[in-house]
Amino acid sequence: MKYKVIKKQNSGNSCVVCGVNNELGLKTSFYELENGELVAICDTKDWHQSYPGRVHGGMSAALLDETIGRAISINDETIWGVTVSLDIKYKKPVPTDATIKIIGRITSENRKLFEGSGEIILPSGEIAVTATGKYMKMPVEKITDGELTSEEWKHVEDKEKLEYIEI
Ligand SMILES: CCCCCCCCCCCCCCCC(=O)SCCNC(=O)CCNC(=O)[C@H](O)C(C)(C)COP(=O)(O)OP(=O)(O)OC[C@H]1O[C@@H](n2cnc3c(N)ncnc32)[C@H](O)[C@@H]1OP(=O)(O)O
Repeated sequence: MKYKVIKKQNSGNSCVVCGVNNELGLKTSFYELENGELVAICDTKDWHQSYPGRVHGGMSAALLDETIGRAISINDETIWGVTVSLDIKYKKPVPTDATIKIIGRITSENRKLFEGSGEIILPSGEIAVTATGKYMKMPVEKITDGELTSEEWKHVEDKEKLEYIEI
């Protein structure tokens, strides 16, 4: 199904998942959709592998962790979270040199904590990895030990603006 993109989220500078200047990172982009979910798009590379041709499970976990953790800011971009627990199920291998999508959503929330779930979707449309995670809400200054600079957290325009994403 095709979903309208409401907003592209900001990117980090050095983050292993979203850092635009982390040459070995996953350089993932995040889009808020009309259905209230967050979708991430990532081009996997051979330096993300465990076994040849297969993305390292830790990379898949990091992608799901960040996608679920970012989904909380769809409704309020001042809320940030740190991961308290993450449960991952690896159902199919994720290939290197492929464009994959990662979906994240919030399933419950209170004053201190939020929980969410997500999936990694292969180019074939199959679900390869699923996750549920729990996060504690924290002010960003407390997480980073300082101010959020425009270098560390910024909007990066796509070469071609994505209007819709097919999931
Ligand atoms: C800036 C630019 C960046 C660019 C970059 C991009 C980033 C874009 C965003 C990405 C989105 C995030 C995605 C990645 C996020 C990580 O990767 S974060 C890194 C991994 N996680 C961490 O480092 C967390 C490490 N753990 C901790 O710091 C501490 O254990 C915690 C989680 C803060 C908890 O601290 P604590 O001292 O245990 O807290 P404590 O005061 O005891 O508990 C507070 C309350 O929470 C409850 N609680 C504590 N633990 C739990 C639990 N496991 N379950 C239920 N309740 C609990 C307690 O019962 C307590 O409740 P009350 O009794 O007060 O009612």
